[in-house]
Amino acid sequence: MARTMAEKVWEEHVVRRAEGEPDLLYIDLHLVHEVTSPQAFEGLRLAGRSVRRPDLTIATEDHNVPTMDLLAPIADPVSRKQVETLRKNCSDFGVHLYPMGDIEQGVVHVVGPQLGLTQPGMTVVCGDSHTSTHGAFGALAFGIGTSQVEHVLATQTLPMQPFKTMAVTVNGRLKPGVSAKDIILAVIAKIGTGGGQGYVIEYRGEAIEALSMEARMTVCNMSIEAGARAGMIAPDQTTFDYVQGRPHAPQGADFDAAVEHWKSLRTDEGAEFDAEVVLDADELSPFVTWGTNPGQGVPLDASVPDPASYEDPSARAAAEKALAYMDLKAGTPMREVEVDTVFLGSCTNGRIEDLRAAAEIIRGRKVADGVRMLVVPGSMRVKEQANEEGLGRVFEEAGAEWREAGCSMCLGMNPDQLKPGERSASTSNRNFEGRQGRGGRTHLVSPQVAAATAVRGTLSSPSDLAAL
Ligand SMILES: CC(C)[C@H](C(=O)O)[C@@H](O)C(=O)O
Ligand code: SF4
Repeated sequence: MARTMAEKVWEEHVVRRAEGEPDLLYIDLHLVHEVTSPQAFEGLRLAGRSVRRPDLTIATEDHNVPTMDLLAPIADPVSRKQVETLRKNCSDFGVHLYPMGDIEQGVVHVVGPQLGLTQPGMTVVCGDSHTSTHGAFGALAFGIGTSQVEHVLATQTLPMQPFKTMAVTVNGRLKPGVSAKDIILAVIAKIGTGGGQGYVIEYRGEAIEALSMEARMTVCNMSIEAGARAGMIAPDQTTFDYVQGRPHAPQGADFDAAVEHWKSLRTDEGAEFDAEVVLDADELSPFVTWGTNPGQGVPLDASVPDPASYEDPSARAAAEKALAYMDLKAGTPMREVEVDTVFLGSCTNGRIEDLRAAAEIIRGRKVADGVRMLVVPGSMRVKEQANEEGLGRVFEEAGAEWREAGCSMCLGMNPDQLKPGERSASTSNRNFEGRQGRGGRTHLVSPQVAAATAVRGTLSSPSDLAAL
């Protein structure tokens, strides 16, 4: 029977199947960070267990790390404790850790792909919802909870509930200045933050195939914001070229053999999806959010929507509440919304291509008066590469702050936070109330829009800069 890619990868990993029970899957790669692992390691300790496959487990410090003055002790006691606990756990259980200051340290979902740990056809898990990022390689990648982290540490397997499949087909070609971030914001605005619930989404179509690996990661990263279990993209030459030569990628004949297998993972002709969504890339333009969930977005050319225009009473109530929190008036053109902070970074848009795209726009220009721009590379490796390419200097000369790697203002577990009432344009993936700091207001945008917004001080696209 014709099968989807997700079904194929799943089947290859079933180690136990029994009537009325979830399948037990083998896990190829387990990524670990300091926030969701402490109780899991403690559970092992209490049960006198070891980590079953330390060689398939990799840890990094990301959420709590400061992005400046790395040599100073972490000031916040909770953050410091989480980082210290991870260090002790990794040392006690023999798990390799990339600590602050290490060239491979960074946001867990940037580190895995960059090292070639993430490969097509794998099962990848992490105690983190944005594990969906790794699906960009044609891996089945799930965010898991802390008790599941413990299960995987102890057994390298995980019982998994069955899933449904959804195809999101993006036909056509993106216009210049429109990016992967705009695709995924448009998808979520279309299907809603619950639209993907229970599904593994496969993104396909001409516009998806044309995306670079890093852009594909941006798309898959936000699958979880549509409520999906995971997101995937079929591996192709773009994928193979990206993986080849990375430190953990198979080498020589092993690589060739792997590619042969990876090619077989594509969804079969005639395979049926439980749901299908179609979008036209030609019709997309830069997208921005106006509300407090990632589905509350509109094209930048549009205005803040009127809650009264929603027929569904709960959507109307949610819009009213969001506008009150965001301090926005219905009918205000999105382009007139002023920000005081721009955040370029996160596992959604903190990779080298994102920094290049933003630097190209900001080069030779200045961050607007009264605007603070934070540029936070997704990993120290990304920072190094950006410096080699002169991008760090471009940001600094424009007046932006060029920081060290970490999650940073994506969720403000470190000192990089919005103050109450402050408003940001942010390349991250969540605009929930208080996400970037208590009382802070977040507009999700692409790196291109972030850069143009930093220059103009109001939500802007690169085309708005031509006149400057
Ligand atoms: C802290 C962590 C559990 C959380 C997640 O699961 O996504 C964080 O990474 C986030 O983006 O909100
Ligand atoms: S960068 Fe943001 S979304 Fe990604 S793992 Fe860190 S906090 Fe979560």
